[in-house]
Amino acid sequence: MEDVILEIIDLKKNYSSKSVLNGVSLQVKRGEIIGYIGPNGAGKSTTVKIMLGIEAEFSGEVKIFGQDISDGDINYKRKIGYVPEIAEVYDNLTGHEYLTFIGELYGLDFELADYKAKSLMELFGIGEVYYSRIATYSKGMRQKLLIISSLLHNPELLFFDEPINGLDANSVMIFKEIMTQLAEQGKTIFYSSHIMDVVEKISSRIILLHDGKIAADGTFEELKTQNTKGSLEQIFNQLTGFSEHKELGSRFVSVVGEM
Ligand SMILES: Nc1ncnc2c1ncn2[C@@H]1O[C@H](COP(=O)(O)OP(=O)(O)OP(=O)(O)O)[C@@H](O)[C@H]1O
Repeated sequence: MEDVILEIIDLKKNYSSKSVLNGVSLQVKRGEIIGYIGPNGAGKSTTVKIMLGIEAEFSGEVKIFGQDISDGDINYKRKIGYVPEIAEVYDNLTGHEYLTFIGELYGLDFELADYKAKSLMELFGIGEVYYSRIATYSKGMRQKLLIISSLLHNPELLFFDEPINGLDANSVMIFKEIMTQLAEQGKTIFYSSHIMDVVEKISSRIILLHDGKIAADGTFEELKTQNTKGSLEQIFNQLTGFSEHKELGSRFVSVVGEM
């Protein structure tokens, strides 16, 4: 039987009078890579924060590993890895200090955390800055550090919010391979991004959020047959009812030119 790792039933969320999520329901099974997409402000990060227990106020039901996350038991978080869209890291620490600290928080002993952190940094091409302060890292190096810190404890379920922001083309290829192989091992990945060609290639299933509701849910092939054939970018434009990019672009440039 396929395991349901994640289940959301009729999720609703308001920020004061503004409705952000308006009845979202979905089920995710073990080993799926979900590409979670939608326009800016659609509520993608909000959904992820609710599932992680960072946003507590909502209505509806959220179950992770079969457990209702509102029941007060936060142990489910031990089996989750998370790369946030915007992350605070301790800039004054070295990569070595930061990653061993995170590893120990997740219950790894120091030697294992140190060995895994150093090996993963070397494999991701940033081994030479393991003992340097994070403040001296480039944007891509910081992003790789975040990806590594989300994986140190070998989690069952991963939430990646724009994880490849700042990664060079070679590193993106490594990251795609990592995602594919983790999913083949039975890890479940919830992946939110605006980089449509990567979402198109990597996701086993794509969920599009629009106006606080799920506007599409299926494999890329299924979305292509349900819509005008084309790239995921074109399907995204179609499903969100957007076709004014030329007009908006020229109006924007015209205002820039006003003096
Ligand atoms: N703490 C908050 N207080 C008030 N409104 C918020 C808060 N966080 C998010 N919002 C609002 O909720 C809506 C959804 O935001 P969210 O960050 O979930 O969108 P998103 O789909 O992740 O967008 P993006 O693609 O731009 O990252 C937005 O209108 C945003 O302004």
